[in-house]
Order: sequence, then C-alpha cells, then structure tokens
Amino acid sequence: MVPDIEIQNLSVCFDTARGPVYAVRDLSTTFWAGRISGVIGESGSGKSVMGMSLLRLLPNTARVTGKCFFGQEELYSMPLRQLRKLRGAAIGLIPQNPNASLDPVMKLGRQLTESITTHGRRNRREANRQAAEMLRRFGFEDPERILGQYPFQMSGGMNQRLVSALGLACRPGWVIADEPTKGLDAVIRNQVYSVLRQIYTEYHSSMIVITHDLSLARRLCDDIRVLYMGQIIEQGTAEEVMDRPRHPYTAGLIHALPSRGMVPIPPPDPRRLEHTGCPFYPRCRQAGERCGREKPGDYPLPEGGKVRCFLYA
Ligand SMILES: Nc1ncnc2c1ncn2[C@@H]1O[C@H](COP(=O)(O)OP(=O)(O)OP(=O)(O)O)[C@@H](O)[C@H]1O
Ligand code: NI
Repeated sequence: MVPDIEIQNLSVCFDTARGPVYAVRDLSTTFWAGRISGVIGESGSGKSVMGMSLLRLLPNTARVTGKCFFGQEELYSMPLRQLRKLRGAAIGLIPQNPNASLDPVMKLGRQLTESITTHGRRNRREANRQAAEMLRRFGFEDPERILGQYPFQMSGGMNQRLVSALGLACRPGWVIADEPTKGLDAVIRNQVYSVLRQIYTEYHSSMIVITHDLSLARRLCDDIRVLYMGQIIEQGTAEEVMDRPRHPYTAGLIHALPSRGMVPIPPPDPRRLEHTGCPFYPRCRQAGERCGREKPGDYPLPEGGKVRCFLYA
C-alpha cells in the first residue's frame, strides 16, 4: 500500500542578507494516495519549496520546521541514509529546472540507468531497456541514440522531457512533478499530459503536480490546492476550484487566463500594506474591514473543499 503524504505545520524560512524570508508558513495538508493533486499559485508562492521539502532537497540556508508523515515514517527528521532509499524509488521527482538536475558531464544513458539500478536491483541490460521504454513514451523515437548523448546536446524542451523520464524511471509510487510542461509547445505539452496520465493508470502512481499551466491542472488533476504567500488559501476538486473558484485570489488567477478575459489581479493598494489580517488583503477587491484586522480560518465548503476567506465564514 502506498501511504498518503501528510504535512503538518510546515514552515520554511530562508536566512538571507536582507533578513528572514518565509517561503512557506504553517502549512498543513494531506496529499491522498491514489490521486493526482495539483498545486497552483503565482511565482514565488512557495510551490517548489513545499515540493522540495518532501525530499529534503532545499538548500542549507532553508530552516524547516514541522512534520511530514509518509506512512509511519517522518520525512523531515529521518536519517538521510534512509531518505535516500525513498528518493526516486518510493517518491520520484520531476524537478523544475532540468539543466540544474542533469549532470552535464555524464551521458544521458548512464544517468537514467544509474537511477534505475541503484534502486531497482536490476541488471544493466534490463535498466537500459526500461530507460529506452520510458524515453519512447516521452516521444524520443530513437532512444538508443539519446542515451549516448550529453545534456548540452539537447534542446531545453528535450531536457525537460528527459528529466520527466528520469523521475518516472523507477516507477515510484509517488511522483512530485514541478512544472513538467514548462517551456514546451502545445503538442509536446499534450504528450507530457498523456504520459503522466498513462503512468497514473498503469503504475497507479500518486502524484503532486506543481504547475502554472491551469488547463493541465484542470484536465490532469483530481484535486487542486491554491498557494498564496506560502499558505493554502483554497482547495477542492479540480472541477470545483477551476469552474467555481471561491477565493478572490483563485478567481483572479483564473480570470487572468487569456481564455477567461485576461483580467489581471490588481497590484497591492499601498494604503493597505500595513495590516494584521488576511495575506491577500492589500490586493483584494472584495476585502471588508475585518480582512485587514483578522486572519481568516479555513472554512469548509458544502462540496467538500475548503477556503481561507471571510466571505465563506
Ligand atoms: N534559496 C533561496 N534563498 C532565498 N529565498 C528563496 C530560496 N528559494 C526560494 N526562495 C524564496 O521562497 C519563496 C518561494 O519560492 P518557490 O520557488 O517555492 O516559489 P514557486 O511558487 O515555486 O515559484 P515559481 O512558480 O516561480 O516556480 C520565494 O519568495 C523565493 O524568493
Ligand atoms: Ni517553482
């Protein structure tokens, strides 16, 4: 049985020259096994930091507090040696920046087969076959040739698909995909969508998909969480969140899509910057007086979702 991923009170703070920066603030949520969960939100809202915290891949300057249960195990405090066994095998990663995660001086074939043999106890030939199969799924018609090349011989879009193949190569029970369609054109985006969907159905992999691609989120995901300044401000089924957004911020994100009128979320009102209330207060068109004074809680919606906004208290 693949366990759920249960985050409890996660905060991540970076110590920077200009002082502490909170990337994630007291975030608690459970990603259910057997589902594809989408995470959306503007750039800088903490999506990647939350995702990377699960595999403890944040830089040393990150201070992480909170807990994350993966079955009986607690990911943030388990010995690194033990965590390494989970990486790739139990929890696969499709990282946001393919160039940073591929080794520039190692042939792609070796990078792929090494990740398969380290975890799978398979022999090299079997690993090669598995690597080639995964590459073919991602649209590489001549995988043998690709396996003999170096990352710099590939385009950015190819490397993006390569790290996706790499992340899925060991058929992990959980996959964290951080912007798997970034920089890809519409045809290839569709292909990545189809592969993720196939992997989900064939291997029963559970997924966390972080994305700016709202149409991908709507089509691929069962449920969606919306992040704003390191907090989940709305969550629900993909259908509910995308078709009936409740939080003014979620509605703003969706209305900023070209297909929905491209109405941008307003910049912060300078008169509202000093406040002790809702983090979205300075930019919210629907804010009342209470929103500037008090922080809203998580209010349940009749359909099963939750929203952090006084409009639904
Ligand atoms: N190494 C770091 N040092 C300092 N601050 C960081 C570091 N990494 C991330 N941050 C800060 O943490 C916040 C969240 O970053 P994160 O990368 O999680 O955003 P994101 O939602 O993934 O954005 P994007 O959609 O652009 O990928 C940002 O304010 C960012 O500047
Ligand atoms: Ni990110």
